[in-house]
Amino acid sequence: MTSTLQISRLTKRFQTVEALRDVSLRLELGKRVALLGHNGAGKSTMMKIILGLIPFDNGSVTVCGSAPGSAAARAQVAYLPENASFHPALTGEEQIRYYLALRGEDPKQAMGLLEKVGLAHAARRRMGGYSKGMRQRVGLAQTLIGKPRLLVLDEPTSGLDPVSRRDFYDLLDGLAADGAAILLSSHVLTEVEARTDRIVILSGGHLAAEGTLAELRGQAALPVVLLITPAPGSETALAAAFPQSARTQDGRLRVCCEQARKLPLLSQVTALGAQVADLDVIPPSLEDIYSHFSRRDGQ
Ligand SMILES: Nc1ncnc2c1ncn2[C@@H]1O[C@H](COP(=O)(O)OP(=O)(O)OP(=O)(O)O)[C@@H](O)[C@H]1O
Repeated sequence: MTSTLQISRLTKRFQTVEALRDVSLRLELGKRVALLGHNGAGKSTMMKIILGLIPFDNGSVTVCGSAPGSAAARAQVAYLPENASFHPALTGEEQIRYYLALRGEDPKQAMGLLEKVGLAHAARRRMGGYSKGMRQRVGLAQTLIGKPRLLVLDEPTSGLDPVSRRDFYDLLDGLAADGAAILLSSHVLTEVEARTDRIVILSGGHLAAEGTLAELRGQAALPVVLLITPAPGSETALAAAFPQSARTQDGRLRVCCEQARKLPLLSQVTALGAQVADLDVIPPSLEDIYSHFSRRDGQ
C-alpha cells in the first residue's frame, strides 16, 4: 500500500519539555486515523511538524515522499484547525473563491466544493450568520482544494451537534473512499471508535499504542462483560450457576471474564437453555482501552 505519511523515531523538544519522543507512524492512502491523547500529549505538535510549521530535533518525517513544508508536500496536504475563523462579512462562496485563487486554482470551483460539504444552500450568505457546524464545513471545503492526499484535522467535530458530527464523518468517509488519507485528533472517543480505521494513542509525548480497534483490544487484553437476562422464575438458579456475577439494577447478571474465557462461558450460558431470556456480550470500549494505555503510562 502507498504511504502518504511516514514518521520514524520523531523527537521534538521545547526547551525542557519533550513534546514528542521516538514516535513512529505510517499513514496509508484511504485510511482514517484518529490521534488520541490527553491535553499536552503531543498531538498538535505532531500536526505542526507534519505541516512543516515547526522543525523537529530527531527522526524523519516524509509527506507523500517529500519533506514536510516543502512545496511538493504542501501541494498534497490540507489542514483544518480546531477553530477555523473566517471574515464575518464574507459569504462562504467568497471565502472559498479567495482560497482557490491563493492556491492558483479556478475560483469557479467554489460552488462545487461547497456543494460537496452540504453548504451550497448557504453559499451566498455572510459567514457572520453561520453556525459553528456551517463554519466547520467551510473549513472542510477549504481543505478539499486541489484534491489533497493527506488531510490533517485538529478536533474537527468539537462544538458540533450530534447530527452535524455524523454528517461530518459521512463526508470524511467519502473523502477516504476517494483515496485521501485522514489524520484527525479528537477527544470524543465514541465517534472515533465507530468512524476511523486505525487509532494512535499518544501519552506524554510517546506512542502508547497504535492499531485497529480490534488490535488494540487484543493488546490491552481487557475483560469482556456478559449481561445475562434470566427468564422469569430462573433468577436464583442463574445466580447460583454464575457465582462470580453481580446483579444489575435492571435484574440482569453481569459477568466479567478474560477474552480467553469468553467462549467457554458462552457455552455455559447456552447450555442453560430456556432459563436464559437474553444475553449481551459487551467488548471493552475505546474509552476502556484508552484509559488502560493512558493509565499504564501514569497519565
Ligand atoms: N511553543 C511551545 N513552547 C513550549 N512548550 C510547548 C510549545 N508547544 C507545545 N508545548 C508543550 O509540548 C507538550 C505537547 O503539547 P501539544 O500542544 O502538542 O499537546 P496536545 O496533545 O495537542 O494537547 P491538547 O489536547 O491540549 O491540544 C505540552 O507539554 C506543551 O506544553
